[in-house]
Amino acid sequence: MPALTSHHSLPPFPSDVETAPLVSISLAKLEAGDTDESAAFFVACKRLGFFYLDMIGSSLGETIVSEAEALNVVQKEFFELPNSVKDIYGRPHLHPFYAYRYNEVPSTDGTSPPLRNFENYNLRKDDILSQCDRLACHDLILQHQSLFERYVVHCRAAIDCLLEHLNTHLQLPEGTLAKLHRIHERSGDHVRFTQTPPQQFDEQRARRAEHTDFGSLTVLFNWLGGLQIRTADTNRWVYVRPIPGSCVVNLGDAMVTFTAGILRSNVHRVVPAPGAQAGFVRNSLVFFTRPEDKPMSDDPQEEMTSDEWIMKRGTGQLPGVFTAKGFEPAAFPLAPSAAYPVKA
Ligand SMILES: O=C(O)CCC(=O)C(=O)O
Ligand SMILES: [Fe+2]
Repeated sequence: MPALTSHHSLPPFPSDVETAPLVSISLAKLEAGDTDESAAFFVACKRLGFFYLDMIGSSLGETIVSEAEALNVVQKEFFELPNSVKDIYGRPHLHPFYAYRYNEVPSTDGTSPPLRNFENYNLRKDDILSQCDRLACHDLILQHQSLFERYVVHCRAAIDCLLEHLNTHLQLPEGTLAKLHRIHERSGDHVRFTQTPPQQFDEQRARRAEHTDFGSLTVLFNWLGGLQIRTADTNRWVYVRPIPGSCVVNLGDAMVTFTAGILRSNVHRVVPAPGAQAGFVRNSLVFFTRPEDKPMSDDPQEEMTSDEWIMKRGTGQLPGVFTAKGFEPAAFPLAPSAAYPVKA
């Protein structure tokens, strides 16, 4: 039987590094309304805010896994394009957030062009589903329109299942969370491609990468290690081991806000992959769900809409992390750069 994922084509995640205690939640069991699984899911959302979502045994889950594999091929092709071509779709001229961006460092020999040591590309759900005036994108993206569409719809179906379980545990009126996340309403949902070439661990860079996700729920596929979370009990950075057939799901700041701190949006970061994996280009594929753009209340005193919050957080204007205590601005100034503009 052919392997469902391509993890086997890369060196294994090392066995001698400390890993994060993520529980595994079965999508198939949640779909079937399994009460024990649902209870374990809710505990994970409160305690760590990160868990594996095991897709195997769910027809929706296995479809998402195979689409993620197909999109991983597309993203590698995208990042292979000449820099001058990728830059056409870059920040800030295409869009301040839904665009390609990179960070670069000087070449080691001092004469070659700078090295792009981090690249990502945010593709908006509303562009993919033709729900807005589409931002310009490369033909490669358009050639895979149907794959993107299916991926968005399927990720959203899995997320809707998770929101439904959360809604029940939080004892909210039926459909409360669903109504804040309707797929056909404008929102900051997006697919993110990411790529980093092999590189040395750098403490400053690792610190700058610390963040919480701004939105509601994030569905993450990665093929190499490098994702780390800082656990509340030990305060140590520990790796999240990629598990073939599972994605990593984490809760974002919006879920903490909606629940006044009952749920957890855990701080995390990406550093070079550990062990033998360090020598390989690292990609990840992220689907971010965010509350709809519309103001959540009619109160003119309400500080920000979801869209405004995302734009500020996503473009470096509000550096910091979000914990149960609320939003904590960054304790150290972030060095501005072309790729991480920090606006006044
Ligand atoms: O690349 C990863 O594994 C995680 C990426 C991430 O945390 C993000 O893009 O917000
Ligand atoms: Fe993240």
